[in-house]
Amino acid sequence: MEPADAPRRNGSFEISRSLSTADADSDGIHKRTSSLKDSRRLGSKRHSASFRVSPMDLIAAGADLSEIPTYNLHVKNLSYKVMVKNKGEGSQEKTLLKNISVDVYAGEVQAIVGPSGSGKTTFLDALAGRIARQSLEGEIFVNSEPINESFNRISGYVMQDDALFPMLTVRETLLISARLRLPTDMPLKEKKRRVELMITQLGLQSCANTRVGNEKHRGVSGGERRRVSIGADLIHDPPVIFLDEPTSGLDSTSALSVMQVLSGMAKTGGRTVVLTIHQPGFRILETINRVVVLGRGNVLYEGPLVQLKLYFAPLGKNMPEDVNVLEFALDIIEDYQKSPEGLEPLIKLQLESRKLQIENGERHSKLTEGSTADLSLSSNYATSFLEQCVILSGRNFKNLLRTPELFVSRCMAMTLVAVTMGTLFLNVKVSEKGVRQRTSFISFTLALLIFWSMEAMGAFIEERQIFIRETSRGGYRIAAFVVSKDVTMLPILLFLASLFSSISYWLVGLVPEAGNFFFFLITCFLVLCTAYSYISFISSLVPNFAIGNSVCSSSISYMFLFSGFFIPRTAIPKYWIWVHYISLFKYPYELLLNNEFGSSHFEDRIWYDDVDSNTILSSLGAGKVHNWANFLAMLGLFFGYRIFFWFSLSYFNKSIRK
Ligand SMILES: Nc1ncnc2c1ncn2[C@@H]1O[C@H](COP(=O)(O)OP(=O)(O)OP(=O)(O)O)[C@@H](O)[C@H]1O
Repeated sequence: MEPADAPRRNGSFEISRSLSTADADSDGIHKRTSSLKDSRRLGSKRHSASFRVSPMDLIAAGADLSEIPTYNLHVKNLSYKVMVKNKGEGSQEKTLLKNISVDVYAGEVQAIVGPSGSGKTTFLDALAGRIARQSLEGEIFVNSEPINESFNRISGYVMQDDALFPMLTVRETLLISARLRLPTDMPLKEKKRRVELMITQLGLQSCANTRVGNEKHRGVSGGERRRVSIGADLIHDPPVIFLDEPTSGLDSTSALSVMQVLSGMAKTGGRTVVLTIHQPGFRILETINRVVVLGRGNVLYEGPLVQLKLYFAPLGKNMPEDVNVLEFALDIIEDYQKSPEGLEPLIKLQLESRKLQIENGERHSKLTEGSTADLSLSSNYATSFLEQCVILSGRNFKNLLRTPELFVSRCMAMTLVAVTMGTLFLNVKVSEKGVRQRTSFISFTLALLIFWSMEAMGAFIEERQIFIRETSRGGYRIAAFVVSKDVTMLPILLFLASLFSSISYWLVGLVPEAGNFFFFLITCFLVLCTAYSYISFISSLVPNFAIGNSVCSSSISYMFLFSGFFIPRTAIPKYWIWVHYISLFKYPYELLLNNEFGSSHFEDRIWYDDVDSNTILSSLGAGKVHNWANFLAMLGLFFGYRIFFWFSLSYFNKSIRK
């Protein structure tokens, strides 16, 4: 327990939920910050649930810069090795980062530069906690504390790819991000104000109501999309910001405006900005304070950009006038890389220069000047599970409404299937042929519904990058994502099951009783649910649509083979019987057979010769079906695959490298 008189802890401000709830009005920030100041002065009690007050809040409340928590990063002897498989030679160790020691200061823009393949992204990932800690050698400190998992809460990461929903507008995208990432008790009005501020800061006013778009749907320009990505990831105003090539793919004007925004964030809010960049132009150079120059995983220079000009002079490399200093540095690296001595002279020069700076006490004093980091925030998410479910479900529905053609095509496909099946088995009779037709109708209905569900595969695979981007920095709980998908999909599946059943059931002429019809409908609904659950699980495991398609179609064909339709359960060899029990077909097949031949409508009915309904059910392996047991088994399959889906999302769909 922390002493009651220590409300400001390790340099980050914490305020209690009770305080902030009381502040939840239009003047929220001012009140919250003054409460914060009061609580610091008076020494209020520490509460268990807490969240960070962002630099933006503090600046808006008129706090001076010295009151804003700042975070310096200190990297000491960091190395990262991976095992690489060589054809025929087994595995070999490859060092991607070699003994890197670097300091990153708050209030500055630090650029990581170097030739292609020099390790820029790898180093950025290591700093941002996107490489498993146990895979890294060396240490990373946030001010004086070793980095830990809570660092994700105070840092934001902007990926190189713009993974955004194309059907949402720029303003909607930012607002959803704000609602997910800003504290629950911040008034919606304030969140909207933040969004408008971000739109202005990023120069997105003219396209705020334009859809983001993608290759298929026209939307904002590439440069604007890049800025929306940055806005969505930084809307919660993290004090430490990592960006992987924020200017890639942008024209020079857009690139400059992005860099100016980032430079402004660093200067005015004391934020720490670290980014990778490829050959920036002259004007962009003005927005960069410090650089880390990498070559083959080694640090070749680290320090203020302005000093780079003279840095290589001891090696006889003097920079001519009017030359881009980074291009000059990269040319030198290229020359050394090609020379027989390699990068050794540059590595040596850097080590000596760093040693000198440490001896002069420059680095150490600077690093400890800042406040100490708060890496123990109690909650990993800004919003509650329920709120996340509501926001994500709302977004799913919005996406569905914006793509009505998708829903209409699903309905049309289902109608077509229902009419085809209905007319193929039109008005079945009570006869030997009628028995065959009914069992065929039931099994092919199941096959069509389950194979048809494979269209769900593309949806998750397309969305996966967005999911990874949003969850990598604690945007929401994975369980909230799973639940929100169900909230959106289950009503649609119920509608489709009703559409299919209403058409095909009466055309075929199955038991003409309302109870049996609804039993049929519910079973079809559960079939769609279990198939959707299974297919989403597979789609979370596979790298792409083609592999997913092949895994799903082969596994479902297998399950169909062991459904009991082609080979009755009693005839399936013991060593294969497990496939029968996990088959998506078995339980609904038995249920629908029982609904038809076990119904009171056909009780004691002789179908042909002396064959009655019971004999038919027994011969089909559905003689002792307990409807509730089969329903429970289907629910078990649905929830089981949902849990596997969640598990797979938690462990295999992370952006963390091993
Ligand atoms: N998991 C891995 N296994 C093997 N090699 C890897 C792995 N990840 C990265 N590399 C290699 O490490 C080197 C550095 O990669 P990284 O992506 O960090 O470079 P970069 O400087 O960002 O390149 P670019 O500027 O082209 O994006 C490259 O040679 C890359 O092929």
